[in-house]
Amino acid sequence: MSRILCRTDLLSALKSFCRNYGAVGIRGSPHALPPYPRKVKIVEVGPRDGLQNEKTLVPTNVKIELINKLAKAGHRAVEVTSFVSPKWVPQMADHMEVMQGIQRLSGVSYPVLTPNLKGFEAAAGCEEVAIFGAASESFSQKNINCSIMESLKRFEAVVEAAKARGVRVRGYVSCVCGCPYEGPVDPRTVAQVAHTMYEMGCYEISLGDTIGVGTPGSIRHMLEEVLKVLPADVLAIHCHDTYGQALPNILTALQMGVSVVDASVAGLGGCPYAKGASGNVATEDVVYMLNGLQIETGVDLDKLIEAGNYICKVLNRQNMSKVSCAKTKGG
Ligand SMILES: CC(C)(COP(=O)([O-])OP(=O)([O-])OC[C@H]1O[C@@H](n2cnc3c(N)ncnc32)[C@H](O)[C@@H]1OP(=O)([O-])[O-])[C@@H](O)C(=O)NCCC(=O)NCCSC(=O)C[C@@](C)(O)CC(=O)[O-]
Repeated sequence: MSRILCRTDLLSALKSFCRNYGAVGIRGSPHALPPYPRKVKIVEVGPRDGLQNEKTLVPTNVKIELINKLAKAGHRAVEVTSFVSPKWVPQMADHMEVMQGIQRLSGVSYPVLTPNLKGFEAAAGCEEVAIFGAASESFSQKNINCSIMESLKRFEAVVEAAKARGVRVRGYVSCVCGCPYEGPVDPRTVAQVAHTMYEMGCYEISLGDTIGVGTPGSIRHMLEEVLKVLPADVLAIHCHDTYGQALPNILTALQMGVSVVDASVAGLGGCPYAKGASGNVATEDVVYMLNGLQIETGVDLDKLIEAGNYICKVLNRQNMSKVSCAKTKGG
């Protein structure tokens, strides 16, 4: 015979469920309980990772407007552009004009990608740069035209020059779960490359699931290996949403102590040298999830949605953020 649960039974069962699974308290407890961090820094990569793959050239003034809107939405880090070869990535050829045109808000960093010394010299005046390597030989060759070993030598020169000028360097490792040319990637290689870049002098290492093949299982496995050589507080997670796994993958990383998340407004993006890679996780969806966990980001969701709708309208592109679509339709 079925037992009818009274309201008190139900409430206490729910409370015990939440306690066991580290969920937020039922009646608006002030903070998310462990294992989640209380604050997460979002690195907004929309203007660079988001736009680099757009086929038609986005006008410079649109890029500048987007970056300004994103900074005004409360982001503390907005990746602006890359100083790479315009033959390889024509969309980023206006890097200097973009850097010079943006309104710099205090407390916001505006990193740019610099794959080599030539890029670093061209990025003179930037306070933060990012070098980008990979855990897959084939991807390294296709993306930056050299082996992993050669790329690390080039990065060393960039980091040395950056140190001499007091410029902060962030490091990316691509293909942490899989490579478009080689398939699954050994987490030990990810750990090795990440460790080398950190030892070189990068203050943070962003682990990129470039083609979005990761699952909470493979992300956990990969992070377990990386955490053997680096602490969680120097790591960031960078997820693409090809298989719809980005949010659970980010949640897994947060549970493992990572508190920096890369995301792209409106889910724009993809790497031109990673076939099949869809957009990055949408920043709006990450912020909505973190708000639900009562994790602080400092980002205003409404302003962020406005920025995403702005760029999608200009590009005549579908907004890939589910949250933005739901809210815009009055959800
Ligand atoms: C790395 C290079 C430049 C090597 O390219 P290369 O052809 O091997 O370089 P090179 O040194 O032999 O030089 C060849 C030409 O490029 C020029 N050059 C050389 N360096 C630069 C520079 N910095 N800026 C501008 N021009 C440059 C150089 O001056 C020369 O010009 P030319 O004499 O032929 O006229 C090239 O392969 C390249 O630009 N690749 C672009 C890669 C890229 O931007 N990929 C997308 C970003 S990575 C990504 O999206 C993944 C990430 C970060 O988001 C994380 C994730 O999701 O996993």
